[in-house]
Amino acid sequence: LLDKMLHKIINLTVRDVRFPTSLDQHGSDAMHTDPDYSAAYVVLDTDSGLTGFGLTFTLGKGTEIVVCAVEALARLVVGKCLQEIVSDFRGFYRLLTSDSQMRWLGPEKGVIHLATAAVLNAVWDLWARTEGKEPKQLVSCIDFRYITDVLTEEEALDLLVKAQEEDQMQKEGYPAYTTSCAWLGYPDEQLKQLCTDALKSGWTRFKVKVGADLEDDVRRCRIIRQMIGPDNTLMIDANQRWDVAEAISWVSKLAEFRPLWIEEPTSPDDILGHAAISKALAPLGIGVATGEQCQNRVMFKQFLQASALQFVQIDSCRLGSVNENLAVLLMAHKFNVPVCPHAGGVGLCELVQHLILFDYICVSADLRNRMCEYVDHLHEHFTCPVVIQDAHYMPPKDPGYSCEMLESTVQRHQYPEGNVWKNMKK
Ligand SMILES: C[C@H](O)[C@@H](O)[C@@H](O)[C@H](O)C(=O)O
Ligand SMILES: [Mg+2]
Repeated sequence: LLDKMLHKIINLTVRDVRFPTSLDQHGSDAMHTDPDYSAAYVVLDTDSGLTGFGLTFTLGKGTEIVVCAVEALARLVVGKCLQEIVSDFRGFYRLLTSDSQMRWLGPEKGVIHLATAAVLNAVWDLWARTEGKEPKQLVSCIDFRYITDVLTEEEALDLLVKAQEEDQMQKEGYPAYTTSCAWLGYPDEQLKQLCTDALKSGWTRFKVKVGADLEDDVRRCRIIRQMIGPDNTLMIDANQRWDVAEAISWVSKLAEFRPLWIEEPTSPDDILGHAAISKALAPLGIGVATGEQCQNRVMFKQFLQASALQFVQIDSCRLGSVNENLAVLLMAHKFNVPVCPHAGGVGLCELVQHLILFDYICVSADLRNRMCEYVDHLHEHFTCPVVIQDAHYMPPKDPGYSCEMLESTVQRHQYPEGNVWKNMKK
């Protein structure tokens, strides 16, 4: 086994892969009106022939900057053996996040952190392709720096038990909700059609984009609530559109549609603002959800300490890969706040399904108020796409972190030379 684990990383390639989703308004919200779902796509080659695949999710033009950042990190990875990395994964995480010249760009936030996620996701993929891991080993991957005031390594080990048998997940899967019916740029007719289809396929939880125009929001929420009936679940997502007071008054006007949560009501950095919104909306039975642009575990720590969110939305590509997401899962558990991961984008469902299954099996053992986002775009481009059955994520069967793309897809979608882009004025 040790031999197998040596796998020296001899090459890192990163490619700018973009999908023209904005043409059909897929993924559109109150702030991102023309999103082209994209990825900085990383491949790690080893001398043993084993390959690791990782990515981070971005939008369109932003991808080229992330690609540069990944290239800058490559020298810290190439030449290392997998064994060397995972035997001190905490140290390797720090090497990437604390490089004395590059940390000035973050630290642990923004483009450099997205790039870190892409690289580490590929390392996790490589590792997952070689063997199973023990919970204890996983805790040794977490960098506890800056969070020991709420969570120590010893405590983490206590929390991390094998809480649940995997059988239930194998049979029923992990509950999901869909965001695909109600992107902001979809006309009402499309929204109705997609909602009808989703109901037929067994979906019971729906997220609607809001925040650009109150009248539109009222109309769209009314349509959806009428279609899904009183017992199904509705969530709304403003993607950071409002100031604090505006968020409270706007959402109060949508309260009649009984949303479970308002997501990203204001700046993702405004912890006290989210606390104020949480407090104001609690009497209406509406929680606050955020996390897809929460920069790191330290911010999540403070969100939790300040009771500023009622749903933790981890993101497989915004945080520093599995290492940092584990820290957040454990802190959320300690504060008794449910985790409902952000997914969608391109590859995010494929990645985050692993984290939420882990959360259920090893940390929370609880499904109340918990569900994982699902978005029905671009799965066909992956070699092991997610499997959804009756609105549940079915556990992935293939070894690895599930974000290997078809090579033909990468070639066609590579920006700017791929066929998809060559003839498009963008
Ligand atoms: C630009 C993207 O589609 C976002 O709108 C999306 O991630 C969204 O916030 C979500 O919660 O799925
Ligand atoms: Mg969102």
